[in-house]
Order: sequence, then structure tokens, then C-alpha cells
Amino acid sequence: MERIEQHIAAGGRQEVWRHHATSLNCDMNVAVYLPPQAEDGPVPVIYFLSGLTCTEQNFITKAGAQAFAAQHGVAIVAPDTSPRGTNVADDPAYDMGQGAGFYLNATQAPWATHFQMYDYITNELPALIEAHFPVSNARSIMGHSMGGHGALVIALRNPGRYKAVSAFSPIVAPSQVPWGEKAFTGYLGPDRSAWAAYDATALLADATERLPVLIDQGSADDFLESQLKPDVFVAEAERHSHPVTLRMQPGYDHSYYFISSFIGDHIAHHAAALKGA
Ligand SMILES: N[C@@H](CCC(=O)N[C@@H](CS)C(=O)NCC(=O)O)C(=O)O
Repeated sequence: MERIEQHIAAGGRQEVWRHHATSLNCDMNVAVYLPPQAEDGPVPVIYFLSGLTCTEQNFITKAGAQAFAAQHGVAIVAPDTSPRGTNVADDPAYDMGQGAGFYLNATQAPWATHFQMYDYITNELPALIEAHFPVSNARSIMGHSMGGHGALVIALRNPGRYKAVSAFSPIVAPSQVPWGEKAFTGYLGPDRSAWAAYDATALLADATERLPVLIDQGSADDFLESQLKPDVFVAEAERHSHPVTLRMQPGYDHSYYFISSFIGDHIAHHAAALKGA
């Protein structure tokens, strides 16, 4: 692993590391924030998954999370959103290919060679982080938009692995909206039976754990009605007695201004669960 950035932030360290990802068959950047408490011993870790078009940079430069992470003594790991590189398949559209990995394991050409983000985020990255940084194995996961989809799917499919899950403006039912239909057709093929494993709403029926889900959603988000549809998830969660809190935030849009306004609440929510662990 090679450290490519290091900055003091809120008394801790914001770092960016570059490493070879075996599951993705390419080199990846990953941002790691270590709070001041990490100097004295292992701290819990929150994974933050970003949305379409993002790299590891968007969250660390725009969300204002470092001061809250320092206050609560938690590390935050923010990976890139897809495999990258000139040898990696891509698509000219912003919602497919590099920058749009959808946190799944692709089965279709030309994507399957590198687009194995589910394995990377669920297995390879935590093992790497826990081997190289002063962190404990207390983990939680959150994300934004496509990354909110990733966080919900990964938490629902891995009971016991995460102490908390939350999302900003998540794509909760990708099988039912244009972003998801396009990406899943490309990465997983047209057979919709393969899609349910990556659809948070579809996964609720078989969830074995009742990890409470916190969702914040801006009411003025341009993607709310067409792509996000949090009510679909809430209705299905109610059917299966799965605890979910959806907070509609009046006037907020889809941007990092929205995330930065509520990131403190999410980090407090995660820190309480991580420390109770
Ligand atoms: N219309 C946007 C759609 C992509 C978008 O809104 N991306 C969100 C996540 S789904 C984002 O976080 N963008 C990067 C940023 O705001 O820093 C575009 O073409 O860039």
C-alpha cells in the first residue's frame, strides 16, 4: 500500500492510500480518516459508499465528516465507486462503467473482469483496513444515492457484520427505476431473477437480522420521484417488521450540501451502535 495524501484534519489524519485490489484486478484509491483517538488504540470504522460520478475525494472534501469522526472517535473509510484504469471497461454515460460500479459483482462481458465491487467492499477492503490501520473489527456502513443502495444491500446480506446502517438519498429499489434497470441489465444481464440479490427492497423479505435503517432524504431532490422512491422501501420494511426511520428533509437537494447538513446525526447514530458493541 502506498500513501498518496496525508492532511491533519480535526486533530486526526485524513489520508488517501493506493493499493492493488485483487478482487477488482486493478489499483484503487481509498480514503481513510483516523481520529485522534486512534493514536491510543484501535477505533471502530464507518464505511462510506459514494454515489454516481464520485471518487474517494468527494466525501472527504465536501461532507465535513472529519470533525464529527474526531468527536466520536471513529475512523471513516471512503473507497472509490468502481474499478478504474485505461484497461478497465467503461461507458461514456455517467451512470454506467467507471464511477458507477453499483457495488455488485458483474457477471456479464465486458464488465465481469473488473467490476466486482461487492466482493471488494464486503471482503477485501475490510481485511486490508483491519490489517494496516489502528482499527477494531467493529464496523458500520453508510452511503449516498448509489452508495446508499450499496450500504443497504451489503448490510442486509451480511447479518452480524455491521453494527449500524444508514443512507442519504439511497436508490432503494434499483430493479424498479431507470438507473438500476440500466446498470443491472449491463452488469448482471436481462434475467431479472439475478437482480434481487442487489435490490435492498427485494432483500427485506429474507433478512434475518433487524438492524435499524436510518434514511435521510431531501424533499427537493431532483431524483426523488424518478430514481430513489424511499416510500417503496418503507412500505416493504413495514410488511416485514423491519425497523426503518425515513426523515424527509424539506427543501434539501441531492448534493453534498445536504449530506454535510446531516452527516453529524449519522455519525452520532453509528458511533452509539459501534461503541455499544
Ligand atoms: N447529474 C449528475 C448526476 C450524478 C450525481 O448527482 N451524482 C451524485 C451522486 S448520485 C454526486 O455525489 N455527485 C458528485 C458531487 O456532488 O460531488 C451528473 O451528471 O453528474
